[in-house]
Amino acid sequence: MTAKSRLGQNFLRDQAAVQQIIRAASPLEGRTVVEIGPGAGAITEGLAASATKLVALEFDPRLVVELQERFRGQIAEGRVEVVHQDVLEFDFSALAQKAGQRLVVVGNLPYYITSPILLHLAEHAEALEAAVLMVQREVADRVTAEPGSRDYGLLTVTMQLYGSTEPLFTLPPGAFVPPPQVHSTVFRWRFAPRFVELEVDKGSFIGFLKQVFAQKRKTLANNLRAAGYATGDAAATMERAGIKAMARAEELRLETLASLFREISAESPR
Ligand SMILES: C[S@@+](CC[C@H](N)C(=O)[O-])C[C@H]1O[C@@H](n2cnc3c(N)ncnc32)[C@H](O)[C@@H]1O
Repeated sequence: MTAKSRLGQNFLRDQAAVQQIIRAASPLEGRTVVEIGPGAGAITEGLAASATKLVALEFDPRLVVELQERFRGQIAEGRVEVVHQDVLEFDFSALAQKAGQRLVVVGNLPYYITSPILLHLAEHAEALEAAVLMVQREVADRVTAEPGSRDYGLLTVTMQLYGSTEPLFTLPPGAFVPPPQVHSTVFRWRFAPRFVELEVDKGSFIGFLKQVFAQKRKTLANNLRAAGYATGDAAATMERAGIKAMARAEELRLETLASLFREISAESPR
């Protein structure tokens, strides 16, 4: 079967990796699982065997027909559902409500829409328990980066706002057919949105993070001024949040950025 590269079709052929992904998402008994992009079914088979209910979301109609044929028995029993849909349109919250539980998400993602998928999952974070996702290595490095490292930035803190992330393992291009041009990394995201604990309003704080990470080379104080925050004494505000005057946003933990945001909001509520 020819793979459609415009749909990010790189099929996993490494059986050991398939087992590792399923273990990383386990235990699946009693759970409703959503697979993003089941493709030719490499991971689907194992998920269907372990999960109580599997919803497989595939955008390519040709693959949907094949999957429906292959899982006909389990579909008839109501244990598997193959849905022809764009994952970005899928309402995870509605499914979680119907299932009466938070969902487990698994996927070897189509890389051309990795960021939109991560943001879509973040929007439905309250409906999700955990996700085990394969992405290109560079994206996983950014998602799981530590403050002060080259890869730490807006993506890292945005993901952390919705829970914790950990890298699991990396695969070379040869683990896929056809091989992609990049290495791939599987990471786990355990969802636990932190807005209440950090005492920040979701929309305003995300807007603030976009502004402070806007220009990588600028200091935090300069990014704050450019964005119209901390119009008074930015250095004093930063000091109250425990931040050095010349600091850059890329050096600061999410908790510190939240405390700066609270200081700024108390000074000049927007
Ligand atoms: C990297 S492949 C993974 C296939 C399979 N899970 C595997 O590991 O071999 C990505 C899959 O996502 C599907 N896909 C692409 N865009 C999609 C979208 N917007 N919504 C759902 N699935 C999509 C592709 O057709 C493809 O089957």
